Amino acid sequence: MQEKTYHELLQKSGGVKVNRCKVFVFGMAETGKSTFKESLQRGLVAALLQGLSKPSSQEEPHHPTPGVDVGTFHIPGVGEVSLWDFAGQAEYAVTHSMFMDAENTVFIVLYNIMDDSETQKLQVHWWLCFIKSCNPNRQPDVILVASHADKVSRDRGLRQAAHLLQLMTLEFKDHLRISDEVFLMNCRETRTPEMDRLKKLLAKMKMAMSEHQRQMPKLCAEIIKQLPSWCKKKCSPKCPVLRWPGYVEAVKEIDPLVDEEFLRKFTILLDHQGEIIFNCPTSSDPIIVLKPNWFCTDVIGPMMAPVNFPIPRLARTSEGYVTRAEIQRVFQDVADIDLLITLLQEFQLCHTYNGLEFIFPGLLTQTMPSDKWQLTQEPKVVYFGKQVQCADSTDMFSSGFFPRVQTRLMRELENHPLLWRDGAKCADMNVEGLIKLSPDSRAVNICVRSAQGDKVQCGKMLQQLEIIIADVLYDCSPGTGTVENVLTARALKEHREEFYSYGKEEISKAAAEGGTTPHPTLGFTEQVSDLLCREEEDLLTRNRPELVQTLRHVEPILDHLQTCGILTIEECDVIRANGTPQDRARALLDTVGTKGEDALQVFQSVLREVEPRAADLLMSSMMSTQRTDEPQGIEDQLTRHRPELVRSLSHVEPLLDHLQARDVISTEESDIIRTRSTSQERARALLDTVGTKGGDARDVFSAVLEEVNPEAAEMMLST
Ligand SMILES: Nc1nc2c(ncn2[C@@H]2O[C@H](COP(=O)(O)OP(=O)(O)OP(=O)(O)O)[C@@H](O)[C@H]2O)c(=O)[nH]1
Repeated sequence: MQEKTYHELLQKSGGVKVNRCKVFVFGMAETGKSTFKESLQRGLVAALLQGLSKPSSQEEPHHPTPGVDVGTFHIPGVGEVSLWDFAGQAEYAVTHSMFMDAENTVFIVLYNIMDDSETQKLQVHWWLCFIKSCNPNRQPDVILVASHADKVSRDRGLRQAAHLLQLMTLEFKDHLRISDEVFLMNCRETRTPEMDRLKKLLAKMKMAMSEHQRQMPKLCAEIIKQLPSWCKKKCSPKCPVLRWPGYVEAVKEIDPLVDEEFLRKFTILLDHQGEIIFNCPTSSDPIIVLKPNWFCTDVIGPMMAPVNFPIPRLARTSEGYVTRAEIQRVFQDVADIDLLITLLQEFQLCHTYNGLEFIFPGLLTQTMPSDKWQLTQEPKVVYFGKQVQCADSTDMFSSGFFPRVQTRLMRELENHPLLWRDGAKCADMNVEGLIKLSPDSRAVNICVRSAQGDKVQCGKMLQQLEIIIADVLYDCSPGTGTVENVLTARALKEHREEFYSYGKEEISKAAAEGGTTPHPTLGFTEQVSDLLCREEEDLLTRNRPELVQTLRHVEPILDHLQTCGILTIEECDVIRANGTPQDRARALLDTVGTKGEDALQVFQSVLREVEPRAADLLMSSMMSTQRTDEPQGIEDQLTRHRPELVRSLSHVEPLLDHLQARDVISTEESDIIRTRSTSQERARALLDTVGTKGGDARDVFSAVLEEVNPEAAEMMLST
């Protein structure tokens, strides 16, 4: 949340100090998470009694955790924490993604030291990638804990655990703050030196967090106090859920003058703290789940339960649907069915076309049969495709990503798509589209074809699918680094087993040097014009996720665009009617996107005035589009990487000194730059000034940057 908003909230309500953090416990099934969690909470007396009542060597029966078990506990030596125990079965990972983006959280990853070392490595690596995919720019605290210490020789176990820790720390050092302490423990025991050491570390991390933690507005503290009584008095007995009007009414009993806009912001804060779950659907009132554990265990537990799990689970028809009657059967004791169905749809976990049969993409098990996308003999057929690929070994698409893409396809495409666990097929007019996950789930391939050779319609569908993927990636896997490739049209046409691609770089280079590109492994050469169905990529799609995030307040932009005659009053109203800032931003971009080149220019200048960061993003899109046929100079690099440069040039002072000393900029120019009030504005002014200078001056700028801010220099020089 932006500082300014936070400040407003505090002023409005007064603040109280928060002394609580969240602890998430992850690990594959039966690694010992629930056992560990119990031992962690156990007080001295209970621990002594446990020691007396049964020897620690005695095996306990395994009770698998359904979904996520959430609760607030007092951990001796640590204090109050909100503890989240995430089920280890792969089926549940789809819904885990919903909660993994977490502030003020310590992530504990548990693994079993009895597993062979390759299994341990794969499991821990998978969880770390998952954590990273949901937590960009945060470097969350992570602790690795090896369980079943009592089953291995201590020396060997410690050596193994230390080795694994070293490997993971090296690989994830830029993304996660993995503690350098090795923990190898018998999770069933509380009074051990390892458990004491772990608690000390948790206490230290909690303390460090609380120092940085901002105060919580008083009204939030009051709402937390009231939650149990609201569950009893204000909700239906089976569903601790309130829709927005009921919630506002309840809060007005605490503060009759509460402003709804502020209340929304307070409620987002409560969601971040794990006190409630707050969902703002686009088409209806927000929903507030007052007891996260009800949703995480009672709902998600049966909903995603694997086969043979000892709880009721949703049976599916042979087509993979879940019927309304089946939902009724499984959930009748824990939820009101209508409300539950609304909730699941609003959380984008399922979709229905007729109100009777529901498709839960996260439950699909069948892979796409090969006969669903077959070779065609049509002489005019054209194929185009893009690929979004994980960039680094630490990247993965979070488990919720692909099912969410499928829900969006069902909601947004006019014709019903066909869905499988690893693919989706859609059709519109004379074009067919295919979205296919690679077998290792590290790439999404998007392919469109038209038997009639309709390049324009192919372009439209490809763009629509790309937008959905970019939006979902940003919403539920924002920490995943990706690269975009262009699929080879010829390999698509030949229906090869695998997808083959060119890097964007290769395509740009080929476009600049004659328009053909040889494929590095397939041995043929293709025309660039046969690979791209849109001559000029839509500028508004390129940096769309970032633009959506930046355009938080569309109101002033709408005013300007209306005044300039770009948007009508009706269009502005339709944009305003969207429920969340992101959806308003998306609607704005979509509408402006239909208005043509001149409107885009006006939009760019309006943004320059009211939302300079968004204007930077748009500008960098334009530059990267032009990149294909222009030689790359430093001016291009200054513009193309402008948003990143503006962000990393937070201290222009040393740069100004160097540039002045080398006569690149004058004292007056430096002074003008210094007068700008924010660090971003100073950075922008500096880039603008250097941009007006000749090539030599810009070379000096590049050299100076390398000296005083190597990170920014590297960014600028990267393509
Ligand atoms: N000997 C020994 N047994 C353990 C240890 N930790 C857990 N167990 C046993 O391993 C089994 C699985 O433990 P749980 O804590 O239920 O595992 P979990 O990770 O919560 O499993 P899910 O809920 O299915 O994801 C139980 O029988 C525990 O008693 C340990 O450190 N040593």
